[in-house]
This record gives sequence, C-alpha cells and structure tokens, in this order.
Amino acid sequence: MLHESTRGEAPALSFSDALLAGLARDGGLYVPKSWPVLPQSEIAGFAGKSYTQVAERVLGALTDGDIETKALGEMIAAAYAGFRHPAVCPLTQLADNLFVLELFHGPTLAFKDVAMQLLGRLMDHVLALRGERATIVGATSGDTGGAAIDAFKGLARVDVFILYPQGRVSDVQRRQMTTVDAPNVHAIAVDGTFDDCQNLLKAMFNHHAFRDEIGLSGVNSINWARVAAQSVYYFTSAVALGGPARKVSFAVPTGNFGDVLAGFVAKRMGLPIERLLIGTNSNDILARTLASGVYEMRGVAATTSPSMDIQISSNFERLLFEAHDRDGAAVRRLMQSLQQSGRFEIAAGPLAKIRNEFDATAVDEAQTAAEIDRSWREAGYLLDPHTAVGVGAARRGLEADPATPMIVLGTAHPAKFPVAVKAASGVSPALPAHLADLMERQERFTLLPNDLARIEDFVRQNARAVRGAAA
Ligand SMILES: Cc1ncc(COP(=O)(O)O)c(C=O)c1O
Ligand SMILES: N[C@@H](CCOP(=O)(O)O)C(=O)O
Repeated sequence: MLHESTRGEAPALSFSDALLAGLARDGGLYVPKSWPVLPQSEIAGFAGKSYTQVAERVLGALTDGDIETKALGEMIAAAYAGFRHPAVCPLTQLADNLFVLELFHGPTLAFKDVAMQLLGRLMDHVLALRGERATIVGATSGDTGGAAIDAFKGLARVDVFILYPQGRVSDVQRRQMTTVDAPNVHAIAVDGTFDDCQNLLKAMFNHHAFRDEIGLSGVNSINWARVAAQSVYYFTSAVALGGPARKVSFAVPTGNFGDVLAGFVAKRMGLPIERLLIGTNSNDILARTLASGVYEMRGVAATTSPSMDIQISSNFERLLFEAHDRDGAAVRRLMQSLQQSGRFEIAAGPLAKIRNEFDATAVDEAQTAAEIDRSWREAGYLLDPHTAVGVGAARRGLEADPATPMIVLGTAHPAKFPVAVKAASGVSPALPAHLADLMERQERFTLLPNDLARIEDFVRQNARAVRGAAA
C-alpha cells in the first residue's frame, strides 16, 4: 500500500519510507492511499484477545506486508512488555456510561508511549535492514519529548534532538527529557512556545538540503506511523464495551489532533464509532473552528494542561484532506492562507462532513479543576488535567446522548502534573517507583533562541547520522 501527501505534490511512499520521511517533501502529511477495512466478524473476534494480538491485526492491515509479519509481531510484543498494566491500555468506569481508557501505563506515563515504544523499534528495524542512520528532531509541548527520548535512547543508528518550550512544560515532563544520560539524546529548551518549536521543526523538514544532509526523521504525530499505532486502542476499548455490535463514542483531549485522528482512522477501518468529541483547553482553536468554519490563530495561553497549549494543530490537515475528497491542491491553498494570514475558511461542504463525525468543546481552567475535584470526590479517581478536559467534554456529550457509552482517552498519569492536581483535589499523586528519584537526577539541556539557523547548526554539530552511511 502506498501513502500520499495531503498536499498532493510529494512522491507516494511505502509504509517504511513514510516512517523514515516523517513530513512529506511538499510540507504535507502522509496518509494511506486507501483505508483497509476489517470485516465486522473480525472486529467482533477481538473480544477476549490481548492488546498485542489486536495490534498485530490492526497494524498488519495498515502496514500491508511492508513490515514482515513475524518481525512486526515481535516488535509489538517487545514494545508493550514493559507496560505496568497487563491489559496495556485498561478501561476504568467513572460513572454511568462514562469510561476512562488509561493510556499512561508506559515508561513516561503518557499516551505517547503506546506509539513511541513501537516506533523506536520500527525505525531501528527499518534502518538496520537498510544499513542507514537517521537524525530525529522532535517538537514537544511536554509529553512527546520524554516518550521519544525513552524510546530512542542508546540506539546506535539514531540521534534524537527534542525542542521544548522553555518554562512551559511541567517539572516532571522537563526532567523526563533532561535527565536521560545517553550520548544520542539532546534536549533543547527553546525560548518560545510549542508552536514555535513545531514551526522550527517543519522549517527543518522543508529545508531540503539540511534534511538530506542529516537524514532527518520525525516522531511527532506528523509521522503517519504514530497515528497508525494509536488507532489500536480504539479497537480494544470499543470491543471491551460490546463493539462492534454496540456503538461507542470517544472524547479525546486534543492539541495536535493526532490522537483523535487515530479514532477517525479506526472508524474508517470499520470500527462503529458514534461520535468523536474533541476536547480542547482554553486554547480553543478547534472548538471555534468547528463552530464557525474559520480556523483562526490567536495567542497561546499557558494552562494547567500544557501539552495542549497549541494553536497549530498539525493533524487537522489530514482531516481536511479527507473532507476535501483528497484534493491536495485545496489543502495547499488552506495551508498557504494559514501561513500568510494566520487563518483559513473551510467551505460549507467539507465543514458539514467534519461536523457529521466530530463535535468539539472547550473546557476552561475552572472547569478542568472542577472535573479533577469531582472525579476524585465521586469516584475516588484522580484525573490528570488533560484527561480532565476530556472528561469535561465527555459529560457534555453524554447530556446530548446518554445512551451511548462514552470513552475518554486518559492521556497522562496525574503524577506528571502534581501541582495542578493537588490544587484541584487536595491530593498529591505519587510518581511510580521507576521515577521516584526523578527530582534528584542531574539535568542536561541546551538553551537556544527561537532561531532556525542556530538550531540547525546545533543539530549539525551534534548529529552523527548521515542518511546512506552504514550504521
Ligand atoms: C497528556 C496529553 N493529552 C493530550 C494531548 C493532545 O494529543 P494530540 O496532540 O494528539 O491531540 C497531548 C499532546 O499531544 C498530551 O501530552
Ligand atoms: N502534546 C504534544 C505535542 C506534540 O504532539 P505530537 O503528538 O504531534 O507529537 C506533546 O506532548 O509534545
């Protein structure tokens, strides 16, 4: 199966090539040329199967033989062997028809681990087969960075550079990036916001000479493999609640739109999903867009759910591509408008298609804190602030449709955000044992200005990788 760019001007690539490419050379994002559809009988058969068995089938369909089946199965098994829960991504019930899908049992306590632990192995596997090396540059608002560093630390074929916004991530998130002492890992604090970091990253991808010189790869959710791996837990959780015979809805705390897009992918693959609810914090660009049809950037505000403090929601481009019937030229025009004027308007037809499947709602700081407090008092369950945004959105969704089970994606462990959680609930969540001494570990990072040339120089000087050189 080939993958095409949302901007229609880059060459179509296999899964492995799209995995290494990250962003397409025309600035677009890769998606499969068509969606593989799983028969309903096969989805029903996922009941009682382990997470890894379902992952083998879902990712087998999405990789379509490009990764050898036995190797894929071994990588999936290894990726999830270290998760702290035997179900990998268990479901917990909060209230009537309200469930939290816990995605934070991996090494860095965030949903990013679910895809990243597999991505590290997939990239290493493909690079080894090709005798190549890569330089990964990632942008993070807090969680992707730590998960990428954990997944890629110590790998001989890869150097990892993570750009994070200085002073805008939680202490736990920062330390998960800055305390890993591996020669191939570089944490870079950027004097700017997450959107600045993501813009720098995209500029590096669009600087083709630099991209080729260092063998640039990306592990943000602009990389199709990230979204593919995240689609698996939609299947396991829906089936656990009676799918595919019974439809479920999902509420997803959203920033870069990767996680909720994975739900859209699962739906395209045949999973019956009633509604996909986008929950934003007070950086509500997606909620405004669905309400008005106008995607319009405003300044980003710092919130207690910092990983969602985003204005440029990269994966929304993949949804726009679908909503415009895969017309790359139309998407190109929208993205040019965004770059030139900070806004674009979605025409009535594509907007109706988006609204047909998605709802969006913003949950402000007071409501987020109230959700943390309420869930603790009523269910004895401690939410992290991002998951609390999802629960806030879910409760509104349940008011409209109380009969359909609602699954909230639990995207982070509360101990990643102890200050906000304690302020809201009075409870101090403890870090799991493997991170108990995180606050005492030595930090290593480089502070750089929001300046493309300076950051490219730093990467160039510290990257050992040249695409095509034998590892
Ligand atoms: C804890 C947490 N929740 C939610 C999100 C939003 O996910 P996405 O960017 O895929 O929309 C992020 C960041 O990606 C996150 O780290
Ligand atoms: N919230 C993210 C931002 C980057 O998202 P990604 O899913 O595109 O990697 C983070 O925590 O870094």
